[in-house]
Amino acid sequence: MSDDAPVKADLDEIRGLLSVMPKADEAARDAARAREGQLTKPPGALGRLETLAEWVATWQGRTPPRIERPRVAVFAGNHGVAYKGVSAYPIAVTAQMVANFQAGGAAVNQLCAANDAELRVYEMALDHPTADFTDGPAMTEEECATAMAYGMMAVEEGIDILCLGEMGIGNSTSAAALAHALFGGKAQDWTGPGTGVTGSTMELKIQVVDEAVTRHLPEMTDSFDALRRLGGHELAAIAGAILAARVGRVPVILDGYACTAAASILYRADPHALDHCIVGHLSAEPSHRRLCEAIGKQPLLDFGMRLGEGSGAAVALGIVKSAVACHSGMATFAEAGVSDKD
Ligand SMILES: Cc1cc2ncn([C@H]3O[C@H](COP(=O)(O)O)[C@@H](O)[C@H]3O)c2cc1C
Ligand SMILES: O=C(O)c1cccnc1
Repeated sequence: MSDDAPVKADLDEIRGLLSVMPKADEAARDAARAREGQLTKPPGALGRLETLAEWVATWQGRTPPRIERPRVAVFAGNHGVAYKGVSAYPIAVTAQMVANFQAGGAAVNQLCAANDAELRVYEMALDHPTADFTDGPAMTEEECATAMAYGMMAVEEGIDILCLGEMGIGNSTSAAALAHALFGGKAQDWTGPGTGVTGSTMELKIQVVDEAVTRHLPEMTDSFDALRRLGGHELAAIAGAILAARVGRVPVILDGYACTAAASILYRADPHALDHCIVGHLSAEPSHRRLCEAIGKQPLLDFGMRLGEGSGAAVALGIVKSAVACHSGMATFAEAGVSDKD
């Protein structure tokens, strides 16, 4: 999103997409299930790989499913709340990491290369951080809608699975505030170390989350309004990308805490809005477990990662590709001339 972004979007129009979301393709799911039963292995022997392949078929709406053009989309934005000193790193790191992504030096670059995925980095007006949400809403309605619409552009024709990630110093505070506003509890239930804050900085972070939610909750109209008040450009873009992927029949792999918090605004608007998404990994950010439980998702991997930038989703992609390769490439008992039981 450049400073003079051409997209002018309306939040109500985006809310309206919830009512036109395609449902699960049951025919594709049934066909995948039937095929799974004919493949040269005892039934269920590939465990969760089988349900993953079925999930891809269901949301691509085709059997066998294919993963030929996976994309990892990383959205980068800056947060006014970061000036409160809630991150272990300075705000300049967001732009520096974008340069690192562009030069190929970040973790997510290596994970995309290792898993044959295309990496797209979307830089969102880094010189214009969102407003500090302890003073007022982080974004105007138009700004939030524009960021969501920008995120939708990551879903291009031909992309067959989308991994989502974010880069934004301070965004674990924004994620915590969103989760707290959406799911209640106490600020400390949702606030974690992020890049590694401890001691008095952690106390400050909890206080910031508490104050922000206390301030905004009475006026909050719905979860999209929560995103506008407490989110950030990159988190709004993630929510937009998830909606566009649903409309375009593209399954989505979510990343860690920040990414899941952005997705959760859609879950709060419609509990079926994330049916085409999996959570790629359980972040070591402690509140991620609670958040995944709140949206009814079991993360695929638990590798103790706590990086963000789409890294956990990119690792999970490798597993999902393995699932689809087995489902689509294996011979059936009949094709291979292998005797089925009885
Ligand atoms: C070098 C570096 C690379 C990163 N890649 C992702 N993040 C992650 O850390 C940030 C969130 O943590 P907090 O809220 O504590 O700032 C996000 O940018 C996230 O993607 C990074 C952070 C750093 C420092
Ligand atoms: O899980 C995440 O998304 C995360 C955790 C720590 C720092 N940044 C992101």
